[in-house]
Amino acid sequence: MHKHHWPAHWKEVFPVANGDRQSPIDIKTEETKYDPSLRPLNPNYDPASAKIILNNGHSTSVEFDDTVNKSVLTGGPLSGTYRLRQIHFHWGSNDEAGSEHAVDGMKYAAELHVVHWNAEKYSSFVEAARQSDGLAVMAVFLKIGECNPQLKKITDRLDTIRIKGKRALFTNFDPSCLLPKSLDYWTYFGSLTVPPLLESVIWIVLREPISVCSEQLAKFRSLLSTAEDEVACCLLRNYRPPQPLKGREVRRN
Ligand SMILES: CCc1cc2c(cc1OS(N)(=O)=O)CC[C@@H]1[C@@H]2CC[C@]2(C)[C@@H](O)CC[C@@H]12
Ligand SMILES: [Zn+2]
Repeated sequence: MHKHHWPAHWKEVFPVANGDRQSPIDIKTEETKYDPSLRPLNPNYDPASAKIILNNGHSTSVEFDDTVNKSVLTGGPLSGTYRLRQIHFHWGSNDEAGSEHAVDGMKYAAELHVVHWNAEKYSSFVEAARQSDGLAVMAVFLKIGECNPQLKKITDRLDTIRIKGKRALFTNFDPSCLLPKSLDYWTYFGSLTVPPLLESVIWIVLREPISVCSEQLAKFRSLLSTAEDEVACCLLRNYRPPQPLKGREVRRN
């Protein structure tokens, strides 16, 4: 990881890193507030929306066709329809840490982000990313345990996109298969956890984790953060540490 990539240095380059709605956070479950107005989450995805899997040097993502309202998230804390754009993962150099959000100080081995944008109010993902209610990211914790057969569909393809910038066709995939049985959640207003750290994300953190085994996580760590012409460097960790809550409320359904 180059020096300027380290989270500690981001504050110099991106002043918003010191903002009052930064992510991730450590969720102190005793301080979360039950909100009866929160509705059930209603993810509705069409597997035909899946397009490609890619390595962008910071993570691996599956990108979806977001030109129409085919795969959307409604309900929960959201007003309106948020369109699925991509999913990606965060992990650490060992199984003890890797998630971005923490629960009562405890970190999981990894974290899945399911990214949606407010297509009702804004005309593009990039525009929505600059608006306070532009993005909605569902975070799912990955807990070390049984190998996850659904995740296998992704980890089996990682060896074809090892190098930064590589992409491959990835179709007929419904990300609902990566969601836990219960869609109970915590929600709070936050930001991107990667530069430019824009404060445009309504976070929806699922309370129940899904399982992942060490062998599957090892495949994420074997991805390279470097391109073809660079000295190979493994993408061993890509999580930002928890940020100050600054008086924000974390609600639960
Ligand atoms: C929410 C998922 C998401 C979106 C984006 C990033 C990172 C993201 O994951 S995360 N972990 O939720 O923060 C980093 C690059 C950002 C992008 C949002 C759109 C941009 C800001 C572009 O306009 C230029 C750089 C892009
Ligand atoms: Zn993320």
